[in-house]
Amino acid sequence: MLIKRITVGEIKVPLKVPFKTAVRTVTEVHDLVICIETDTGLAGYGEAPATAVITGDLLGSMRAALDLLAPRLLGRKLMDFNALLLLIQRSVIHHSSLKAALEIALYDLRARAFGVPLYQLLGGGDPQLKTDITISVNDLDVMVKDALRAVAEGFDCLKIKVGGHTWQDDVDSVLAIERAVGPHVALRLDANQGWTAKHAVLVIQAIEKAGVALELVEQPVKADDVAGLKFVTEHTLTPVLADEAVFSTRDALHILATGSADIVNIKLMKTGGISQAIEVASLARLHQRTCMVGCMLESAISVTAAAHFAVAFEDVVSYIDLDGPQLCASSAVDGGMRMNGPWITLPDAPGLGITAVHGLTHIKVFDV
Ligand SMILES: C[C@H](N)C(=O)N[C@@H](CCC(=O)O)C(=O)O
Ligand SMILES: [Mg+2]
Repeated sequence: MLIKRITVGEIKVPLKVPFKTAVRTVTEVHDLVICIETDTGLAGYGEAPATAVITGDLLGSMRAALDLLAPRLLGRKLMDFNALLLLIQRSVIHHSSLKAALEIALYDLRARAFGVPLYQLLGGGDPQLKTDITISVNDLDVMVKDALRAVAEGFDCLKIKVGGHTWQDDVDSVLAIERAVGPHVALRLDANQGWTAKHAVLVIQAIEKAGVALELVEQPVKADDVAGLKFVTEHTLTPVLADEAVFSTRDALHILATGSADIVNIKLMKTGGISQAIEVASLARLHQRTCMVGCMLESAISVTAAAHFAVAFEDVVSYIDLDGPQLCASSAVDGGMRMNGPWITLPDAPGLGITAVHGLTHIKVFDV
């Protein structure tokens, strides 16, 4: 079975409300979509967001890197799978989101070739997951309204974006949301690098002293401030989750071995795909820690892949943040993960279970 054609295009999907974090505001998903086809008529899909401020990936830079990679993949045997993964990982440094999209398409194809859903190819598991939902950083009354709407839709875990205002505003927003939704809704905070280590400790301790038990706090400090991350982990009771601080297995090893965070957020767009995500999950298992499986602002192709991964590694994945498609006002995809409030169910179809992607623009085809 040979790789015969690689098609790249772009999708745009509007969001229900603007997505606002400490580092960016966006109103739509605008992602690269890759389709890899074999000479036997199989097609596998992948997706990559241009999260420049986190991964450094832009639509143009990913397309330029694909110009290099696609010709090297064409004509190769799909079943030389590990060699293909190495080729993707080693042909270019960085470009983690493009690598993820290519790997996802190849894993999709491999599972389709074996006639099984991807999570079964990866080891099996229960194909149902429960995700949190993101509450963007905004004025307090907007955040409370968004939180109440999410709870009314069935979500019992909120990921509240902080770090974009003063530390006192952050404390006030979190306490107001907790008062509004009640103690049975789990609260996660994500500062997206928006605090210094000392500010993070100040905010988290103020919330702890107010009697609000946070489930976790994600990436309180700058991505490269590992000493700051460790300071926060050591000076608060709330579990600390490393997100932007952990892309590669090397990053994960350092964070886990030094106890700089309690939990690691695995995103396919940071690891460069499924093969390295497996390595990070294995490292976490080795260090007797757990992981979150998260997403960037992505639509249903790559989030479906992340859900398949999370299902297969459920022993080490305790937290799910796969709300990308939930934040979208519509879908460009047929098949793939089904969503019902916080519940994600994976189809019993081969591969990712995606049958079509609509509205592709800027299409380019690489052929043998
Ligand atoms: C969408 C998800 N819940 C999330 O918050 N992901 C990122 C930010 C993604 C982005 O800016 O595209 C995170 O920091 O966890
Ligand atoms: Mg995060």
